[in-house]
Amino acid sequence: MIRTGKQYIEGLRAPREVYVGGERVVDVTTYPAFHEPIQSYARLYDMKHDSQYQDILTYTEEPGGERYDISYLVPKSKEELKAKGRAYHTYARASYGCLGRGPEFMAALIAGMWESTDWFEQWGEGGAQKVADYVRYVRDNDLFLTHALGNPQSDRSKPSHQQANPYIHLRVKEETPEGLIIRGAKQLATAAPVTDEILVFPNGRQFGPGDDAYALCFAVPTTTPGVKIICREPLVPESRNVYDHPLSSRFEEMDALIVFDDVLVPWDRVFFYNSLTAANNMRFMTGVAAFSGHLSVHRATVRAALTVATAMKLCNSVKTDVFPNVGELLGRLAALYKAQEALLFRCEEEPRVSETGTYWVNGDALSASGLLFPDFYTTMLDVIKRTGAAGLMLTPTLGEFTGEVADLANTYFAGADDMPGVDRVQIAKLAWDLAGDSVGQRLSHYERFYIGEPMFVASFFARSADMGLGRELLENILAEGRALRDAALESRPGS
Ligand SMILES: Cc1cc2nc3c(=O)[nH]c(=O)nc-3n(C[C@H](O)[C@H](O)[C@H](O)COP(=O)(O)OP(=O)(O)OC[C@H]3O[C@@H](n4cnc5c(N)ncnc54)[C@H](O)[C@@H]3O)c2cc1C
Repeated sequence: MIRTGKQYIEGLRAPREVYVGGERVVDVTTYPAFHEPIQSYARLYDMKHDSQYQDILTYTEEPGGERYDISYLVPKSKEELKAKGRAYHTYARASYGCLGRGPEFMAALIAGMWESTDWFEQWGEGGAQKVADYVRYVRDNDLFLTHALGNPQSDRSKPSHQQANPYIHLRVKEETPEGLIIRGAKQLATAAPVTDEILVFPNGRQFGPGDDAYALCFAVPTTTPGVKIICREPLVPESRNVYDHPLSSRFEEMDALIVFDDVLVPWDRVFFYNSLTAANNMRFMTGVAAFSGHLSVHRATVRAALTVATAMKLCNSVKTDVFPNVGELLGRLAALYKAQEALLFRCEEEPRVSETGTYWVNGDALSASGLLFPDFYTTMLDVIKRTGAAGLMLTPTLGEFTGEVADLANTYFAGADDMPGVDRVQIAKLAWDLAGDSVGQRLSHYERFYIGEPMFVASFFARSADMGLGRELLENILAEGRALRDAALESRPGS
């Protein structure tokens, strides 16, 4: 089934424990900080019913059968992999690449669990079936998931079981015939207040001896008794409009810490527990990272396209782009965008085919994008700030261009080639929403951290990247030197 935006919003009315600013939110659908993001997510659901997009965003298992979001598909051909890519691109365009965690993100991620159901069987009989049943349930009901993988920062120098409070990191408290009772917290769950389900699994940090009770993977409905969602302070004041804040008015995704206060997780929702090996390997041995990463490369590429074009238009609006130093900066941004685009292309054009016939995006290109894009993006935002200069600050509101001083504002905020002030300021406002506004800053922070701690991801890549050509060349050079050395040794007098 595919839900409509209205059905998604109706589902959110089920009572849940969400806190913002110290107060419990009675109805997330009407709460100001959530209202616009919910509409943005709802539009993504509606797109699946729109004839313009339906065949791109959905698939059926047999001709004329039930439609499902294509993010759930485990691709068995290059065409299917690229079809998923087309859907991710379409979703990303709908939010200008600014929603990192629309419903399709976790749909893509748990398709990676579906691909790897056999892996779960190792940690308990029936594990594979439980995962398959869960993914099918989520897909068939077109649910919106969040995930909470990390432990609260508390004291990073100590393992979970040595924290001052042994229940600050989420752990098993008790086993009962019905399931596990769990207590503690997990972070950071983007979009949590407005989702249907929460999936928890370890983020690949290495748990050590003594941490067994903390090593678990499960899912519960967001409305489960004892689940408390504590949100950060909202970044966007109420009632922004799309002229003054074209992105932040619509696309602020909330982040939250989730406290599990003696929550019962039924056995059919426990995918593994008490297993350090499972916890330390799930991220690397299943499809979760690669399948969700495929979507993220599309999103990053779409936002990069917008960001670089915005930098160019900003400079062109006051003709600073005629200066060679500015031109060089813009040219370098274009090169970064094209590099990102090339990584995306390689992800899909050179996939890896597994023994089970699944088509995985090219792992090297995916990791390279995940590691490089945060720096690409930081550079893009920096160029906007350096070239926009005062123009990014002097941005009156739409009111100035429609009220008493409209003529003055259009005259004195004008750009080059008689561009009216209202048009020039609009460009500067978009640039500021990307590069300076707190929602833009959050997005940049998101790029740096969404794939997990970059240090661990990079050091894993150092071991996994295909360095075949380099190694071959290296061995050749070393062999050349060794041959010279051997010849020299042989020609030594007396040898
Ligand atoms: C905007 C945003 C959205 C996010 N959304 C989600 C989400 O939806 N779901 C989710 O699960 N997560 C989410 N995350 C969390 C993200 O996965 C983490 O931020 C990331 O994994 C880094 O972990 P951390 O923030 O706990 O940093 P920490 O682990 O606390 O690291 C902080 C610093 O300490 C260093 N450090 C920490 N431990 C060690 C160590 N053992 N050895 C050496 N150095 C160390 C790190 O290198 C880093 O510089 C989000 C994060 C952001 C910023």
